[in-house]
Amino acid sequence: MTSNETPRGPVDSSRTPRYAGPATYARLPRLDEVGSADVAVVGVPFDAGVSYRPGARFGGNAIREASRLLRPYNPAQDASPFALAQVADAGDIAANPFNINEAVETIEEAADQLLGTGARLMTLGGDHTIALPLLRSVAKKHGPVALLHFDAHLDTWDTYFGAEYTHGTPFRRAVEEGILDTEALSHVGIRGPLYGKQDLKDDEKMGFGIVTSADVYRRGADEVADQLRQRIGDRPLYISIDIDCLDPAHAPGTGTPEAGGLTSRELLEILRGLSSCNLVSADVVEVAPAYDHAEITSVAASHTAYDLITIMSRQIAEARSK
Ligand SMILES: N=C(N)NCCCC(=O)O
Ligand SMILES: [Zn+2]
Ligand SMILES: [Zn+2]
Repeated sequence: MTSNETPRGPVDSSRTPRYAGPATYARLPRLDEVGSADVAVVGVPFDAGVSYRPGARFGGNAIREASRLLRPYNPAQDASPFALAQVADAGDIAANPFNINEAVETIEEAADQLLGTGARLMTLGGDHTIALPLLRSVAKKHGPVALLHFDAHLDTWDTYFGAEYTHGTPFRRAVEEGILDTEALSHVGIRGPLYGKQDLKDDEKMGFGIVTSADVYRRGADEVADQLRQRIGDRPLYISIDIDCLDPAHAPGTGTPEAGGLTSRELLEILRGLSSCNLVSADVVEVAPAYDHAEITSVAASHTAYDLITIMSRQIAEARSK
C-alpha cells in the first residue's frame, strides 16, 4: 500500500452477516485481491512435528472461523488496525506432511517471499516446529531478533527420537544457528513437569529468561510487560505464541496441555503492554480444534492475533507518518 491509498478493510458486517461466506482472517480481503499487504496473515497447516496429540494442522482455519466476530476498532490499543495498514489473508503455505525437512524448507521459502514484498507476517499454525523456518526468514531480513516466547513449554530441547526438527526443539535450533539476539530472549507462561533440572540449566545457558505462569499470577501483567519491554528495548522483536501458554480452561484445544496456565486476559494484557516494541512478525501456534469446545481456544487465538496485528499496524502507520 502506498501512503495515499486507503487500506481495504474487512467485509462490512452490518451489510453481509458475519457468518456468511468463506472465512478469511477477520473477514479481511485475500492478498491476491489487494496485490500487496503491510501485514500478511498466513496459515501453516503443518503438525508432523508433534510429540503428543496431533491436529494443529487444522488450527489456522479454526482461527479464521473464530475471527468472524472481530470488530474493526481495538479499544485496548485505541486503534483501528485494518484502517491503519493494509492487512490481508495470504492463504496457506502448502507444507509436506510426510517430510519434515522439506516442510521446513517450504515454510522458509514462502516466508522469504512474503517478507520480500515488505509485509510483516502474522502466522497461524500449525505446530511449534514452524517457528524455526519463520525465524530463519525474519533473521535474513532483520539480523538476529529478540524473541518473546509464550508457552507452557521451553521448546529448547535437543531432539525427539533423534529428530532435530520437532515442536519441542525450534528455539534450541534457532540459538545454534545464531538467528536470535541472545541478549533478549524470554519465555512467558512456563510451567509443568520437565525431563530434569538440566532442562532449565541448558535453557539459561542459551540466554533465555523465564517468567513462569505463577510469576504472572503473583506480579501481574503490567509489571511483567514492563520487565519484558526493558529487556527487549528497540530491538527487532519476534513474538511466538503457543496457545498452550493459556490454562487448559482457556485453551483446551491443544496438543500438549498443562495445568496452571495463564488466563487469556493475562496474555492479552501483557501483549498490550508491549505495543511500543518493534514487532517485525509473530505467530500463534498449537491450536488443535479437535480437542476444543465452543471455539474457546480458537476465539482466544483469534483475539491474540488481533492484538498482535494491532501492534504491527500502529507501528506501520507511525513509521509512514514520519
Ligand atoms: N511446543 C509444544 N506445544 N509442546 C512441546 C512439548 C514437548 C514434549 O512433548 O516434551
Ligand atoms: Zn507448548
Ligand atoms: Zn511450543
